[in-house]
Amino acid sequence: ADKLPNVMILATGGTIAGTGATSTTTVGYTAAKIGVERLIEAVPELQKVAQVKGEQVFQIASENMSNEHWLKLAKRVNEVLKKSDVDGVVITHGTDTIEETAYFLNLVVKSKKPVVIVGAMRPATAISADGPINLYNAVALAGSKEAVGQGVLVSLNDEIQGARDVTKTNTMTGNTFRAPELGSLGYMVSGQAKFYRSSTRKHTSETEFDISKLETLPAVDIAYGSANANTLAIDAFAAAGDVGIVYAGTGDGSLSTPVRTRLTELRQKGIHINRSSRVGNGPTVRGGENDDDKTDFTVSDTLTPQKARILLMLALTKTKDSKEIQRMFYTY
Ligand SMILES: NC(=O)C[C@H](N)C(=O)O
Repeated sequence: ADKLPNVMILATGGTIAGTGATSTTTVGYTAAKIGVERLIEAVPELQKVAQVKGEQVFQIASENMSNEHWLKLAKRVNEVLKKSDVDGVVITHGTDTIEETAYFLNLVVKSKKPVVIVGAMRPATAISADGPINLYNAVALAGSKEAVGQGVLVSLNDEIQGARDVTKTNTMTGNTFRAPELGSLGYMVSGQAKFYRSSTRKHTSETEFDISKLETLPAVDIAYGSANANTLAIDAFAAAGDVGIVYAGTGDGSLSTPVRTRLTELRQKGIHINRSSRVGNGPTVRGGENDDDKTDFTVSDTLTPQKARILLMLALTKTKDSKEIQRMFYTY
């Protein structure tokens, strides 16, 4: 038989490591309680698909994920993947920000080796907990030849999703992770990875971003559009020293007149403005709902606001030129 692949599990917390009061507690539990060794022990079947090792990088609910956590995690992933005796990495993670960590790593990991992020919608103590099967699939995927060069992947619920396009679409159910309209990449079938498509956007070893020497990321926040939209949030961000603002506009990133006027002034003061959309599907089109050439804004293309924030932060580590930043939004 072929030698089993070596897969390193980096644990960060989340519901997959969560515990509830009773076996029927599926919401209202406590995330980030169980350590990586116990997660591995709970799934003896892992030994059949890989030689696994575990490391606890931190232990948090993913709503507490910060830019500093990302930098620490990304540096560790890059170190681990440099080792010749590691074939792939699995990251256990809370599901609330799993898509953001996945996209961040997709832009800054410098390796073609598989990186699979996995979580669970039910705590480890629940009947029909999804963590064990999700972990099994993730380890099998991270050890597979099929996952090499596919960028960072997210796997739950027997599915393989690409980091760029995946998003949480339901607050509670197990089939929450979707790449609406653009589609998932494939399925895990009895521990076998079946890919049907791959992301066409550049990722991992093909990106221009390098976080190896960074201790912080540029300050970028998201303001959310709605009827009656005012400038309170964007004024506060500007006053706090943000260097970029992502605006989750209505529709195709449309902006109320007061918001557009203030964002245009802030751009003239040097703050980078990225126009995204609260809709969650479809591109925010340059020149569509705003004269972006005139206001010197960038658009997020099909990135959701939470992913546009990540790309804008990384872009601002390289350049202050909006044309360059716009190119990056069409590249990654
Ligand atoms: N299902 C989960 O993992 C949710 C949890 N709040 C987290 O993101 O850590």
